[in-house]
Amino acid sequence: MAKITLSKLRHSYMPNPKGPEDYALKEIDLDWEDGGAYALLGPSGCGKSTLLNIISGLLEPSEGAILFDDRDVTSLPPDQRNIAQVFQFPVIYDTMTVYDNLAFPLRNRGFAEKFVNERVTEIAAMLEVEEMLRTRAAHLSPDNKQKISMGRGLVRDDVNVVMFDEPLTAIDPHLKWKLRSKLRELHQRVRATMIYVTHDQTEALTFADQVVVMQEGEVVQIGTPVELFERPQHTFVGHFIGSPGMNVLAADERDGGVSFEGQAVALEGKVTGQGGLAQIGIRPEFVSLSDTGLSARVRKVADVGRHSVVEAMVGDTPVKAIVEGDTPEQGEEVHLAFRPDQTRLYRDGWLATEART
Ligand SMILES: Nc1ncnc2c1ncn2[C@@H]1O[C@H](COP(=O)(O)OP(=O)(O)OP(=O)(O)O)[C@@H](O)[C@H]1O
Repeated sequence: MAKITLSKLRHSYMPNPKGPEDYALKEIDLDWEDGGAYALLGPSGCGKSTLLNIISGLLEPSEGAILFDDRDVTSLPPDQRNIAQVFQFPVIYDTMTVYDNLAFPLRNRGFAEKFVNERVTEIAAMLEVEEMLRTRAAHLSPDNKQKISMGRGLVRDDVNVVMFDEPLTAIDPHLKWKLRSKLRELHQRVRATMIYVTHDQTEALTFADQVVVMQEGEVVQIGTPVELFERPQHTFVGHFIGSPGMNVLAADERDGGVSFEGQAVALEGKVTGQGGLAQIGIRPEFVSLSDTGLSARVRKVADVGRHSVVEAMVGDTPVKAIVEGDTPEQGEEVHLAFRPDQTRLYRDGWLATEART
């Protein structure tokens, strides 16, 4: 397995790109450590497939370099990069047995049958598919086919990286959570460098130690699931991650203070920089109903099981709060309190407050 470095990587599908808007990938610099579990998370069109294709060698970047363990592979074709890939839909041979499907990537590389047998047995045990080994793949259910496809991606221990491209798309929702946790467990056992591409936050946060969040061709934050939740570096991360996402509210900066809809708001700490579009970011988990605070009128209450999401209008702006226990009625006048240590200022999307230490 290898450490992967992306250095000053940029890609445009246009022959003569001019501004940043012509780039499907703006400048990306990052290091993926050997043996790490990473997710690449972002909405459709943010550049995930472009980046994946550059790593696998299907696409040569317009600028920058890709290194595997400090070896420049930018111009190497896919077959010389030694990568295993698992795609959205299972890639298996229907006429072969499950055993032969799992053995295929090893036999193809000329490994001895004794080793092939050891590895297939080991992977089949991890995936809990031992009883299917003699079954023809054509007879498998779609989720079992995808399991075997994953097994094919994991069976070689000599690859630089295993890449998963939205591997749970075609899986029945009831079985998704099972395969999701299985993959996490598999990573812990095989310790390969893995990159998991998805637009689904639950998949990314369950699988990865480190999540790379992308928006419009740019990496907006790299962090652990907890870091992304607790301290979003960009309003996009706050809004995209969480259920519901962070409240992002128009802020008015005046005389060293910040207000929202004409009411003063206390922030976590010192404000940095100046100018630009100022917004307050606070997660619904840190907004509470109280006796004092911002005056608001309840617009909607949704019971989502463990708690309720109360949406209240402060002036013309909706603010969401997660409330445990009793909830107010629609139309009721309430007060909202923002937990100051969780209330941040963003400037042109980027975090502009320092945490109080
Ligand atoms: N072959 C291509 N030619 C021109 N533009 C492309 C090409 N492939 C992708 N793009 C553009 O590059 C941008 C990034 O697309 P990309 O497919 O990498 O995003 P994505 O995050 O993988 O989205 P999805 O999940 O929908 O595949 C988009 O604006 C897309 O329209």
